[in-house]
Amino acid sequence: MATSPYSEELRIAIEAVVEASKICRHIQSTEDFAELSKNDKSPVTVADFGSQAIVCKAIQEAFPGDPIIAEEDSAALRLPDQISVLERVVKEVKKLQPAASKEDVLSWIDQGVSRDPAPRTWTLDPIDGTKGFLRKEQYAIALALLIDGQVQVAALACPNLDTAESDDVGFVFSAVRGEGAFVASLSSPNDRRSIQTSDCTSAKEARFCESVESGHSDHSWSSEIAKQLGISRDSVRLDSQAKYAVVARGEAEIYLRLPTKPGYVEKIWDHAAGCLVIEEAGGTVTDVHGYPLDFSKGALLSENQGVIATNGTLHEEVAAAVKNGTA
Ligand SMILES: Nc1ncnc2c1ncn2[C@@H]1O[C@H](COP(=O)(O)O)[C@@H](OP(=O)(O)O)[C@H]1O
Ligand SMILES: [Mg+2]
Repeated sequence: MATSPYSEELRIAIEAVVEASKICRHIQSTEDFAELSKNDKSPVTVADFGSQAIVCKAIQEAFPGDPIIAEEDSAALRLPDQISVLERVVKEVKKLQPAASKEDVLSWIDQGVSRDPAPRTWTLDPIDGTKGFLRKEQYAIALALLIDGQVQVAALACPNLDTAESDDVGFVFSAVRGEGAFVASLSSPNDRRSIQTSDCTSAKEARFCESVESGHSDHSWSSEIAKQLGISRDSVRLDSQAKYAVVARGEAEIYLRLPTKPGYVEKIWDHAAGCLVIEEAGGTVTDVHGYPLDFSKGALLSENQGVIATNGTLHEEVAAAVKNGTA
């Protein structure tokens, strides 16, 4: 078998999100999040910064010169009145990187400030679903490599995700384009097994998932669509790209993300990793108009609106229902 051209990228990416999960899990267990509010009023915590520092350091060291489009930057941490938050971030990072100084941590975080499209670029959401993280529910650490605007490598850690199949909690999903999708327990990340989307062909039997936050996806629109498709069971609501993971491993068939307000533009770090994991597991991802997600425009999915992700076989039917459904 030919060796994967991205085996090193995959190895480093999985290792980085697994390491970042350790910080996130520890901070979540303390319940002391040192939460700040960003300009868009969304929350950010010590764990978001710590996770971004750890992942960006790993990528920068392994692939110097690769730009990273990540969600956070260090500006808030550099403010004199936030020194205690910075000290806490440094303390957490030092558990994994004992020699790290304040300046190291700030500069690792700022490795993620690229915003322009580049032929080869990484995208990172250090904590996707920060609101879920604060509720002690689902969140993800999502890392992907884009080559010429196409997602080629994905690593997606879901530290609070469980499964019907075992007592395990916490998984890392991964994929390289053309090579399938895999899952491993966070406790033994090298023990990867292949995953596939479900083979369900009857829309009315489908299980569908959506955001917990009604501000992120229109719940009344999705229930209209479910009705049209003949789905009687309630949606499963969970935060973060864990939704992509659940569809990828065949535990749900549909993930709908239906725009709540016309001006909102989705960010690439909220979708790149999950999108490749589903596609490589046999599923399909488009926006609400049926167009593929276009990751070639920098940080924003500026050509798309919302997301429809399915097991593949149901995609056309679901996309048609979304088109016909009323917003
Ligand atoms: N109006 C909106 N519509 C869609 N997504 C939004 C939104 N406002 C914020 N988001 C994004 O929704 C993400 C969480 O998605 P979900 O609802 O699936 O958990 C947030 O990621 P962060 O938590 O990383 O900030 C944020 O980027
Ligand atoms: Mg996010």
